[in-house]
Amino acid sequence: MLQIDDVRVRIPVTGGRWVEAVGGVTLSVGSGEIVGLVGESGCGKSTLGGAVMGLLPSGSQLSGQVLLDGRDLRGLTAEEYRRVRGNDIALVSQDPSASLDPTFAVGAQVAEAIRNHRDIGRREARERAVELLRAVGIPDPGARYSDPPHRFSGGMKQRVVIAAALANDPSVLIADEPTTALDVTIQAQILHLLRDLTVRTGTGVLLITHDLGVVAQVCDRIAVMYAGQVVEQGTVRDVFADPLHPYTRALLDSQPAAHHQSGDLPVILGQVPDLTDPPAGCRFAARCARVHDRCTAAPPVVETRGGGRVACWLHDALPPVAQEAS
Ligand SMILES: Nc1ncnc2c1ncn2[C@@H]1O[C@H](COP(=O)(O)OP(=O)(O)OP(=O)(O)O)[C@@H](O)[C@H]1O
Repeated sequence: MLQIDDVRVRIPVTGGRWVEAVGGVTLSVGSGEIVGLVGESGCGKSTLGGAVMGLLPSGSQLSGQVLLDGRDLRGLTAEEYRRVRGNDIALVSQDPSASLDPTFAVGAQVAEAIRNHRDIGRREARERAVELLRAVGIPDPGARYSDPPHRFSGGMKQRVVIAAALANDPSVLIADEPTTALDVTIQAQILHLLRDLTVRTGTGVLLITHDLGVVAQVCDRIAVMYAGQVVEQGTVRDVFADPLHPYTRALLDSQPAAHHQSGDLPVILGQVPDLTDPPAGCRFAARCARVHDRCTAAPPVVETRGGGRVACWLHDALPPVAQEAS
């Protein structure tokens, strides 16, 4: 459904330099599947989401392929992309208030999302919007249809945003930290709603998060990003049970839940490298507890159990999957 193939994104910065925010990522999201994209701040998660949505900073360079239902999105004009967005792919971001127009009734905003892409009358759009608001758990949606966003709590606003995003049955939803701004009990409700809706509609979700607990709760597969590259991907069950990349292991070890008894929370020492001048070889080498001589060369990408992949010299005896960097 969504196939990201060796995607690289370079963003211009001052002094004629470039940030290589995404450095050759290969990843797919299937129908009804939720893929968690995790990694520390600055690893390129949101930029990858922007590459799929056609929303990169101006002047950015994109290479590789972004295929949606077999169609390459890279060559689309701005107008063609506008039609794809909200119809074939949709975005739910962190702050629902920023996604909603504060002056418009919430129901009208969902109805507008439908009418932007479908030639249907106002009444039919209203009926469908009410149905969608009900499906995302807005109580008494007919009566709440005309309320402006400020009459809704943060969690309820995010439900409205999800209703608008799913209005046209998109193939893929990019959910960028969709629950980060919400309090913990509401977070779980929104995640379960996403899980429910995607199973029912077949929409695939790329769920961007820095919270491995969120991934454990709702994702089918996980892709771990470090310094612009996916270093490991596989089913949530396989990767959590036996993380193969030292960075994945360090991320899992640094989660509070792994240490709630001892109260001793290790951190990953050091920082994500400067992506205006990414290091040659393995990008994690400078912080890796298991670094050795070979890590000065780019690690091979090898196949792991259950169709997963890992890019690390520790596993070079496994069969190679491709030449690309992720
Ligand atoms: N508009 C921009 N101009 C310059 N550099 C940018 C821009 N957007 C992103 N970058 C750089 O690209 C790299 C990846 O950033 P990105 O926001 O995609 O990471 P992220 O993993 O989503 O981080 P976070 O979890 O903090 O959102 C970082 O080095 C960032 O500084």
